[in-house]
Amino acid sequence: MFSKETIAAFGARKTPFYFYDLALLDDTLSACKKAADQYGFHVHYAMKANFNHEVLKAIQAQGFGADCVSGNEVKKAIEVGFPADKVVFAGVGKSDDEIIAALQFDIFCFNVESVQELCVINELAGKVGKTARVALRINPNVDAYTHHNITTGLEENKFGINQWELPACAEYLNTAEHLWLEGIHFHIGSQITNLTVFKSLCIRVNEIKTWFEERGFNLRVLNVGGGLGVDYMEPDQNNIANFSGYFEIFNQFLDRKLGQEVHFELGRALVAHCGSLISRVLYVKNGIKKHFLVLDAGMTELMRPALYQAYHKIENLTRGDIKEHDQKYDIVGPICESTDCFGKEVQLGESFRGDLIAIRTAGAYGDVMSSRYNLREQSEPFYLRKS
Ligand SMILES: Cc1ncc(COP(=O)(O)O)c(C=O)c1O
Ligand SMILES: N[C@@H](CCCC[NH3+])C(=O)O
Repeated sequence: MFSKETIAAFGARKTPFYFYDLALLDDTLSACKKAADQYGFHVHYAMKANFNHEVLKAIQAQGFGADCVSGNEVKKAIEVGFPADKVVFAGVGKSDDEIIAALQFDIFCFNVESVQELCVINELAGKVGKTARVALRINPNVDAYTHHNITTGLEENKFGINQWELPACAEYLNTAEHLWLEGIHFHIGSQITNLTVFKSLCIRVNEIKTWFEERGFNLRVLNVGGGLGVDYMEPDQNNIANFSGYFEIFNQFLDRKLGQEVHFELGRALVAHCGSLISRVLYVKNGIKKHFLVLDAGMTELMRPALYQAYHKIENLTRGDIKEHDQKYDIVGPICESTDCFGKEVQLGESFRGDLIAIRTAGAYGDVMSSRYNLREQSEPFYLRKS
């Protein structure tokens, strides 16, 4: 929900642009921190969800760590002020240059996704005279019951080390001179709203952890990844994710020894609700059986609907909260693709050229996934701390 002042502040700004409500971001971060602190859990923010500078600064200021998936993300995290000992470097295909740069930064840990990668990191660490702290990302084969395209913890997915490869990893770790095993890591998918999925994850983590401990490995860290979902349907009623319910599951079902740390990598749940894509209606177009609102924003600014048929709530800010949504529109962008559509048959009050339109819950995997397709311009985001 946007106040009159916020809508007025959008005023004459050139659209489209991303708007970030930094007050809501702060509240979300505090809620997460409070819920995690209750159990002594550590949260690294998954930077891939949004690497906007102001957003990162707010997250760093509240003491979160950073979970990075490229050399540039590691570099950016350090520049923003995340302490190196709270930076994790994950990803299925780290290049040699990226690994060496992360070793030079002395980051906390590499989440390693294959036996082959373990060998490469060991070799490169030896070359630069360092010991690399590593966690093994293990594919637990647990179904996240989320959209097929954003499930990551099934054997058919490219992510993580399969369980049948663990003996080879253990054997290698026993001899590798430049590696230090910090722990084990899992991430089963994103936008998970059925929290019982995390109970299934805990059960699998407990089994795998026991397997390692029985072989004499001391796991200081259990990293269970991210994935907590948000309410895209009702962003105003539920504008802060269910952090307490989420952490409570891990507290209840994850076995941990005294001194063993539990790490999380939340992305979407921290930043989704604070961001909206603000756009204007360019044309109201009548098709044979339907009406189209053609916006000046398209899949180049927000790809999720085109990529995953993702739902985002759409509001006409100029016409306000019209009680009778008496018109149905297909809300589309200007890009030369039929999938460039933000919503079909969206019920909205009658809308006109020039109306301001908000596409809500776009703070995660929004701007970061934008593209220059059709040689589109990239716009500057807009921030408010009070909305
Ligand atoms: C390894 C890893 N960790 C953390 C995340 C963050 O996930 P989410 O934004 O769903 O919390 C992702 C993305 O799904 C990921 O691939
Ligand atoms: N980009 C996806 C999620 C993938 C998360 C990264 N593993 C989304 O928009 O929902």
